[in-house]
Amino acid sequence: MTAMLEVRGLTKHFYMRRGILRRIAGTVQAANDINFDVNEGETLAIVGESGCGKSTIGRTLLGLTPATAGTVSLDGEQVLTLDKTAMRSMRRKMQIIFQDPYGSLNPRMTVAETLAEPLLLHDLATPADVSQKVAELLDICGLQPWHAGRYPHEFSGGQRQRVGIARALATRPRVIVCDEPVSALDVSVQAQIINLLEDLQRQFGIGYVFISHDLAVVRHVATRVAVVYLGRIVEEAPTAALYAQPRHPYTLSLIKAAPRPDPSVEQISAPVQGDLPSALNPPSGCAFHPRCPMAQDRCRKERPELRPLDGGKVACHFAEQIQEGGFGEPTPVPPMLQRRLDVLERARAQSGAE
Ligand SMILES: Nc1ncnc2c1ncn2[C@@H]1O[C@H](COP(=O)(O)OP(=O)(O)OP(=O)(O)O)[C@@H](O)[C@H]1O
Repeated sequence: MTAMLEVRGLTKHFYMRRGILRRIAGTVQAANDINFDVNEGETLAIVGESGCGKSTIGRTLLGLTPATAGTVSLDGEQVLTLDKTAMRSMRRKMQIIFQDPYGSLNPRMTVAETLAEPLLLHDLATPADVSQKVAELLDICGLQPWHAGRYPHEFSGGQRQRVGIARALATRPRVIVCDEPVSALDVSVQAQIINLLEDLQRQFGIGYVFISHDLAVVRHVATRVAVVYLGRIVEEAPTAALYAQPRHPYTLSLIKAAPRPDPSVEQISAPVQGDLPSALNPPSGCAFHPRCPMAQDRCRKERPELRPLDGGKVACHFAEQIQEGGFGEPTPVPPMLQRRLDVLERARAQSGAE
């Protein structure tokens, strides 16, 4: 069966050029051979440290950055090879929301103008009924009728994110790429926005590609999770399975490194050991081996392919041993992450009850 969104072999390399002749001096392998599906009403989360390639994957699959290789299909139609006119109409079905919608909202346009623009551009409203459609969008996204006349700077961060979501929703998208949509918000507002995104998904069957470095948020929103390291998916699994039994050492490290609920309190958990190597010059063999506590000789020489394992996929030579606990006790969700999960859970319940 064809999935709603199919991403196959998606690759994005940035070429660093030098000198008058603009010779290629290096290649940043920001995304390599990325494959995943998203079905109606599903959320695939893409997680990893800063600089691992999450945003590049999101932007490339939407055609906002030209792909080096690979294909993306939506409802069976190829996206990346469309001409400009067809791409504009396809863009209606694939939207993006950002961490700070401020950067993508025109500061000189009222919310009504911001929402009317895509409705009129894509013939989803006429001048006669556009105000009514704008009012419906505001209502669906938990904003008030009088917000229509306000400008972006007059809103709080959470309200501004609602405006960004309303604008994305205006074109009745099939898929929304959510690029760190709640990372800049405090936990109670995060909970409200997560609840809103879930409501919209239930109502309209939208598929989300949810980019985040926050494992507590991802645990709440995702159907499946793809863990990315230096531009490659190293593990993919249904959410509950990934947290209960990570099979890649990088996933294990990320879960252990999850920060505590209150960022004002000094962090006790250690970040993933060592620095992320440069995507300009990735390590040989398994790119994670210089930081991997379980690395063996083979890992330095041979890059592990992403292969199916028990309902998920993993790119580690020793995934089976890790799964069986051969490298120590299986890791339960650490207390710090569990506390953040609980805090978010409570905030969501409270927001839902309001
Ligand atoms: N336009 C560009 N030109 C050259 N290199 C780039 C460009 N955009 C991104 N990169 C590089 O590609 C790699 C992946 O970057 P990307 O922004 O996709 O990561 P990320 O996981 O989204 O990080 P963050 O969470 O900080 O946004 C990085 O090494 C980055 O420096």
